[in-house]
Amino acid sequence: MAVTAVKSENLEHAVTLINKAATNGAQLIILPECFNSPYDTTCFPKYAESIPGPTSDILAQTANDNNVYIIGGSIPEIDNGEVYNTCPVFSPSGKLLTKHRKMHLVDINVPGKIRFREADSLSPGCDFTTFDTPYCKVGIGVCYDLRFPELAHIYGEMGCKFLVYPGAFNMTTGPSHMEPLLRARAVDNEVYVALVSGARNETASYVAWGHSTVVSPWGDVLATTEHLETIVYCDIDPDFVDKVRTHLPILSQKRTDMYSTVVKRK
Ligand SMILES: NC(=O)CCC(=O)C(=O)O
Repeated sequence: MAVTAVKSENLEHAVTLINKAATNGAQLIILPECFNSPYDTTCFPKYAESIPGPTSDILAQTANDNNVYIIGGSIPEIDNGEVYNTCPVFSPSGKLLTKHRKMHLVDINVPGKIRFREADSLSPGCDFTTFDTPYCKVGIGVCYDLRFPELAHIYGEMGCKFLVYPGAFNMTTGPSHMEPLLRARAVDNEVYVALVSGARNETASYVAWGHSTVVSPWGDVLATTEHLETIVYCDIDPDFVDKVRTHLPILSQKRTDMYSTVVKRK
């Protein structure tokens, strides 16, 4: 999705795209990171709103109108004076099922290329976020969360078969890192993984890599795109997760007598 600086335009456009995807048969629809605001630390406090709030009300109504799950990308959320990068999730009846506040905030400095520090205006979330569908359990991260294998591993342990990351990789890291990270999380945990990015806008302060992609539990790229706006469609088969786990039972072969990934705070 191409995102502009005008929140109302972004919301209207998101609804149009969701309606189109639903008409074409999508049952679970994912928006990109920061779909109602530019991805810019100076914009986050200005665009921030509560959840529930105006943007989430529109997504709830759109989920209900189309009878689809919506993973609402992310929006700057304000709560108690703190601003979060938050992904709200809606059921087909328009209920706000859960929300994920980005747990790992971007703090990168590649000299001469990119310096970006979300903590300049955001606070990190401190919750694991999953929800159940009739198809499978789904785990949510937001973009930079993808870099941390522990989160994906914990979601796998919690029973998720599909991990979803609304995202916005950049022109420096995206070309080299995004697809390998998606494939690694998928193969490590034998789950489907999707990252949904905003379209590239060369005039934005942060230029997104784009390339929204879905990877299978076997590590294959099932669906992807370039950097312009489009809807990427993909069939997810939760039974295939079980098949891969039967053929390669690595999850039960971990040497948990020697190491483990421990949840310290829920
Ligand atoms: N929006 C983000 O979290 C950016 C992540 C990113 O570009 C990376 O390299 O990681």
